[in-house]
Amino acid sequence: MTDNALEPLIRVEKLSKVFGRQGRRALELRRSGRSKAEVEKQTGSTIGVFEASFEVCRGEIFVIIGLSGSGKSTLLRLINRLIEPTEGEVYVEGEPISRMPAGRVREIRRKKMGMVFQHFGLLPNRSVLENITFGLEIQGVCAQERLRRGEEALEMVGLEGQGAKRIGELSGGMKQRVGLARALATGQEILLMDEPFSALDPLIRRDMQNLFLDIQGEIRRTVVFVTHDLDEALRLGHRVAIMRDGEIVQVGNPEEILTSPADEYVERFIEDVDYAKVRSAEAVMVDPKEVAYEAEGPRVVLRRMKRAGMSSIFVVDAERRPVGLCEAEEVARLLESGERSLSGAIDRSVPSVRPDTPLREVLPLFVERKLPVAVVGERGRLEGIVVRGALIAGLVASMNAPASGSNEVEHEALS
Ligand SMILES: Nc1ncnc2c1ncn2[C@@H]1O[C@H](COP(=O)(O)OP(=O)(O)OP(=O)(O)O)[C@@H](O)[C@H]1O
Repeated sequence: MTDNALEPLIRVEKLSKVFGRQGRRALELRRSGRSKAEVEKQTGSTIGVFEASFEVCRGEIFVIIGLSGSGKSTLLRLINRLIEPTEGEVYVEGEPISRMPAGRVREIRRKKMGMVFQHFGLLPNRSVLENITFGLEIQGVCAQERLRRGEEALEMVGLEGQGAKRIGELSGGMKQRVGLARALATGQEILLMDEPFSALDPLIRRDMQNLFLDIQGEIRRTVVFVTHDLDEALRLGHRVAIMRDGEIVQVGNPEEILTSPADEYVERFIEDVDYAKVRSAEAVMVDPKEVAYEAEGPRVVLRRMKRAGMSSIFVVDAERRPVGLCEAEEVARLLESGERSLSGAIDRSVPSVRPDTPLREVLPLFVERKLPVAVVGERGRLEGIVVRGALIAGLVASMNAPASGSNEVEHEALS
């Protein structure tokens, strides 16, 4: 990993935005402990965002969630300076955006930081392909290259061969696909997405979320995603920031939000997650694609992992009882040093649970260690594993499922 990859791509520092004339005074009053409503009464100015600080890493999906009026859209627009801050700073790759000349900001918006809206802002008189390549046209990309990239993006969103259609001929879901394709074709590293799927009906919305996760798995853009829907936030977000009255009240990954809500407000936010409906580890466990046997050597194990595209593997004994977990890097290290036993690469601290362990107890195991959890059944044998993505998908399903609860759990690896 290079130093570059470790550096956050976006850094937001004590960012505040007040709408109205008395910006500074409003912020002072807020800092002295007045509520947003009191400040508004006294100054006639509205605090949109108050002292927001966070970082977004490369390849991350960072979700901002909150009720209507909590400041999500304002925060998003401060990031690409569609809105000027009252105080604070946004750094993009270390460069402070509020001190950039306007030309440089426009260039960044065009080339580095795209924005996707709820209605995608498609041009009704242009064809699908023309819409998709519109951003490239603005960037001055030549026609041949535009066509190539446009068709590639169409294929990614499952609309191959439909480039000649007019926007007016498309259904709502298809329009969203075109909007997504346009954002992808433009090749911007950062996508700012403002409630892109909110206008869709629930089934199409879920399809779009899945499509988005699939595509993101392949091309790894850095995404800041605004939603007011907890289900969507937990499904999509590597990390989630919860906003209230312009302030960020908690930032954490979905497990942290669900296991340690920062305050009563967040608790109320997540109370729809009904653990009882998904019941137990068994409901969300998946088959480990492959296992390694303790007695096997590093060469065999590494080859198996490479073939299956795995970065870690569960190690079991001859009776198929879990012994621990090996990382591919560790196994490779052993191999290089001429070790013939796998033993030195096994992390033996991996937790295991019984199939009937309630999910409420499984969830905290993910908070500190990001490793999968072994599910052991009869005589301690490995029956399955719980991976983070399946666990969160299971919990999200529990928010919408009828009480009888189906085990319909998507196993897409969010982790
Ligand atoms: N242009 C504006 N002028 C005055 N006040 C504004 C303006 N834009 C936003 N606000 C206020 O700033 C606060 C945050 O609004 P914002 O639109 O960012 O919230 P939001 O969480 O995105 O809401 P929604 O989910 O309804 O879009 C609200 O109190 C809003 O009324």
